[in-house]
Amino acid sequence: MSTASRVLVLNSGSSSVKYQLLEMAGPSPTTTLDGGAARRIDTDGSRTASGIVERIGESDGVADHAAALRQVAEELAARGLGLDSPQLAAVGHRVVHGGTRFTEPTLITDEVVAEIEKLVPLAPLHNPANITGIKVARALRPDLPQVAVFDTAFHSTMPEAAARYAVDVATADRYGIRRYGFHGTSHAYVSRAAAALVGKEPAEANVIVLHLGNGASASAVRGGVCVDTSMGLTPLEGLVMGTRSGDLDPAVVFHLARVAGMATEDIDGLLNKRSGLLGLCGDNDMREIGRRMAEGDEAAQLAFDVYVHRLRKYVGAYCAVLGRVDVIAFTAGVGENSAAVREAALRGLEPLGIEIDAVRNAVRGSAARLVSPPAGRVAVAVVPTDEEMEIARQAYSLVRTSSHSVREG
Ligand SMILES: Nc1ncnc2c1ncn2[C@@H]1O[C@H](COP(=O)(O)OP(=O)(O)O)[C@@H](O)[C@H]1O
Ligand SMILES: CC(=O)OP(=O)(O)O
Ligand SMILES: [Mg+2]
Repeated sequence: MSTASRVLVLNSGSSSVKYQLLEMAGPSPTTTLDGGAARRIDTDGSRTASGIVERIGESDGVADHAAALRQVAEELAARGLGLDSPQLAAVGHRVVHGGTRFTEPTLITDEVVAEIEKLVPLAPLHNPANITGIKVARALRPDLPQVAVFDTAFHSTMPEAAARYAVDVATADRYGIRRYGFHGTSHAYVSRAAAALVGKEPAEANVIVLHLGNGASASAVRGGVCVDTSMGLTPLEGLVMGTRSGDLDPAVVFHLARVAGMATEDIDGLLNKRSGLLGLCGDNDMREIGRRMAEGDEAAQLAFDVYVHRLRKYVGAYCAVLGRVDVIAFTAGVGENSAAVREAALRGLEPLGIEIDAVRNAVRGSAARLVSPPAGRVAVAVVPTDEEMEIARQAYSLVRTSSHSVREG
C-alpha cells in the first residue's frame, strides 16, 4: 500500500499563484500542511490588481507565473516539503476554462494540455497561467499524477435555456459560443456547505451563491445542481468585478470600434483590465473603496453603488429562477469580509423574505455563519470558500480510483 497521501494544489490566477499542500489521509479528512501565495504578478507591464490575497506566507511582487511557481517549489523544498517528496500523491491544478470537453477532474497528459491550450482565447487572463503551472510542475516531477480541476465543470449541468445565447444556432455551435460559467469549484463547495449550515442535504436545498473575489460570479443551485450562473462564454459576463465590467450592451463593443476607432485587443483590455471598480473609481480593492467612501469620496461611492445594484439584480433574478430559496451564501474576499456589501446588496428585499441581522452581519470570523435573523424566511450566510481543499479532494479521489482500476484492470 502506497504511503503517498499528500496533494499539492496550484491555483494560478490572473495575477497570483496560490498554493496549498494538503494531507488527505489520517484522523481528519484533510489537514493543510503549508500554503501561501505569490501575488501581484506583473504579466504585461500594465497595472495589475492589488490586494489579491491574505493568506499565510505571502511574497512581494514577482516577474511572471513561471517565476512565481519556481518560488513556490523552492519555498516548499526549503521546508522539506518539496515536489520530490515521496509522500506526494498528486498535484491538483485549478484550470479556469474546460470548454465542453472537460466536465470532470481529468488526469493531465500532453493531449489534455494541448486541449487546454486551445481554450486560451476563451480565458486569456487565466488559462495561460494555469498551463504554466502545469508545465512547471510536470517538469519538476514528470512521474507524478497531475490532475486538472475545471472552473467550468460544475456549471455543465445548466439547462440549455440558461446556457444558450439567443444567437444563430449554427454560428454558436461552430464557434463554441455558449454560457460556460466559472468559479464552479467554489460554487460547488459553498453551496454544499451552505446547505449543511441550515441542516439540509444538498439534494434538498436551493441556494444562491455569491462568489465575490477579484473575479465575481453568482449561481443558482437547485438540489445540488447548478441551474444558472452569471459568467458566460468568458469570465467577463455578469457581476461588476475588480477590473471587469460584467454585463453590458454588446453594442458598446461595436460603438468603441466604429466611433472611438479602438482595436479589438484594446477593447478587450478595457473591459477586462481597466473596468469594473477600477474603471469606475481608480481602485479595485473593496477595502480601499470603503475607506474612501467614509471620507465622502463620490467616485468610490458610485463604484460601490453600481457594484451592489448589479448584485441585487442577480439575487432577484435567481430568486425567480429557483422559485424557493433556502440560503443565500456570500463567499470569497469581498463576500466573506465586507459587511457593507452584504447589507447594501440585500437591502429592500424583505418582501422576498430576505433580511440581514445587523449585529450578526457585523461579526467577523473565519467560520461559516448565518447573518440573517433567526426567524428569517431565507437564510443568509457567510461561507468561506476553499477552492484548494475542494481541488485536492477531487484530485486525490481521481488518483486513488485510477490507481485501483490500474491494479485491478
Ligand atoms: N476586509 C475586507 N473588506 C472588504 N473587502 C475585502 C476585505 N478583504 C479582502 N477584500 C476584497 O477581496 C478581494 C480579493 O478576493 P479574493 O477572493 O482573495 O480574490 P481572488 O481569489 O479572485 O484573487 C480584494 O480585492 C478585496 O477587495
Ligand atoms: C474565473 C475567474 O474570474 O477567476 P478569478 O476570480 O480567480 O479571477
Ligand atoms: Mg479567487
